[in-house]
Amino acid sequence: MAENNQNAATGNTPVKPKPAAPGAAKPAAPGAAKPAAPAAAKPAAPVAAKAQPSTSTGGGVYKPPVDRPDPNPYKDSRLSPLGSWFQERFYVMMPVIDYLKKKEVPQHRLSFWYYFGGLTLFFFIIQIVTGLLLLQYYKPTAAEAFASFVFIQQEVPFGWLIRQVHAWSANLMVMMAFIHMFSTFFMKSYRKPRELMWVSGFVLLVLSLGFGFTGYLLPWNELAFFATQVGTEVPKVAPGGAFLVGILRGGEEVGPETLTRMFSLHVVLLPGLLMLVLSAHLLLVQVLGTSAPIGYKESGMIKGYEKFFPTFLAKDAIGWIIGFGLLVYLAVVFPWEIGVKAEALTAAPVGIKPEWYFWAQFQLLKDLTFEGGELVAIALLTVGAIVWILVPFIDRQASSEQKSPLFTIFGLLVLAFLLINTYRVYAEYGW
Ligand code: HEM
Ligand code: HEM
Repeated sequence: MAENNQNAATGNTPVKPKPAAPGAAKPAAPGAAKPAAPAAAKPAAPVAAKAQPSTSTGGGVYKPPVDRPDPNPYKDSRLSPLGSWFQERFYVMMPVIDYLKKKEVPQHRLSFWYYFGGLTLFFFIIQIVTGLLLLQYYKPTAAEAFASFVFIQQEVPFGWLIRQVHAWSANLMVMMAFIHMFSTFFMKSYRKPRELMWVSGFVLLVLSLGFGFTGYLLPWNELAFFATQVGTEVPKVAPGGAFLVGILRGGEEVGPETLTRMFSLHVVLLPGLLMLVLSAHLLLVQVLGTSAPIGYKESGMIKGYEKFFPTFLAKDAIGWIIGFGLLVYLAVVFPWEIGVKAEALTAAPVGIKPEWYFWAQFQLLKDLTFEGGELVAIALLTVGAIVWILVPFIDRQASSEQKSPLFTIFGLLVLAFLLINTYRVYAEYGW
């Protein structure tokens, strides 16, 4: 090492030749190898000398180039002592930080809708924190789950609050994800080059619904038990569906094995997957920046730009504080019920329905009562989801910055289907 530093200081002097390796020592005088070309010797010498140690040392021993420049180009930037301590070690991150400092967000009359991605993220963070706290007391077995759940609600200091916040934040997270999805849809934010933001976002929504579905069973109360029984029955009519249901249930019926499966999905697989996809989603947000609706730039509807760090983020934080206030208010004023412990042999209570975010699909299944109707409903929902996820690739007009009213109408129809069917379930069953 000292040898290399010394060489670096002296410029192009090659590594000290080892007397024991005459074969290696000889080419150490490459200038001498070309005595007949004095004109070329001057510029050629350093190159030859640089390359020599790394390629021609004997015995296969690698010697790095001797005059490497100091790789930290930020050494002299003016920072606090702590800042420069980190900077010296993580200098490779500096271009990224410089890039992020330049990131800007356009301001226009629809800017409000760009806060919903951040709000969804906020409620997900709340879910991680409260979920980890619940895990300290929750016991994922059919014998103990309900008792541990009651214990959290009644005995653990502030356990009730953590549980209520987890249950409410789950609902708010899904609600925000839906608002975020439809707002990005109507502003055509999915258009080129943001196609993968849309696709990764849709995967995030599906994973969030998966969280809701698996979490619902964890308290192991009667309502959740029978709702899971009904919910996991549905895919059976589709080809290969019975196999999938077997994996989800861990057997023929919903039972103790189902709880184990739902638990591991809820606290291991889904968080891992969601964080992976979320990293890609947020990376794209940073790399591609924030879009503006079609035609806004050209018609001068952009009022100006603001820095993402810290201005937009600070405004995001205001949204988070309001969201947190709402969350605590709901958790305290409208607590979710505990219910009664699930017993497999009791008769299913009347009015079993899934969580509200599955109501639209539930209603469609109920509507198609003819022979094979369930299969038709599943096929319709699957085709609908595939078209929805492929919208950025189908909507060519938006990608060439032209308005695409047909897709706006399509989005309105999807929204109407979700809202009307959700309302119909509400009207029939209540909350
Ligand atoms: C890493 C993140 C998470 C962990 C460690 C976690 C952990 C838990 C645990 C231990 C329970 C059982 C205790 C209880 O029932 O109150 C639970 C319940 C639940 N979780 Fe999560 N969770 C996480 C994220 C999420 C997310 C992202 C959602 C939804 C979007 C969600 C939705 C639910 C629901 C709906 C329940 C049932 C709530 C109830 O009725 O009390 N969880 N979670
Ligand atoms: C867990 C769920 C999700 C999280 C945490 C999340 C987070 C974010 C964040 C923080 C942004 C930047 C700020 C903003 O524009 O709101 C963003 C942008 C975006 N998201 Fe999501 N998102 C989620 C789900 C979705 C879904 C379901 C979709 C659509 C199917 C989607 C599509 C997009 C698009 C297209 C953008 C770019 C917006 C633009 O620049 O115009 N995201 N997301």
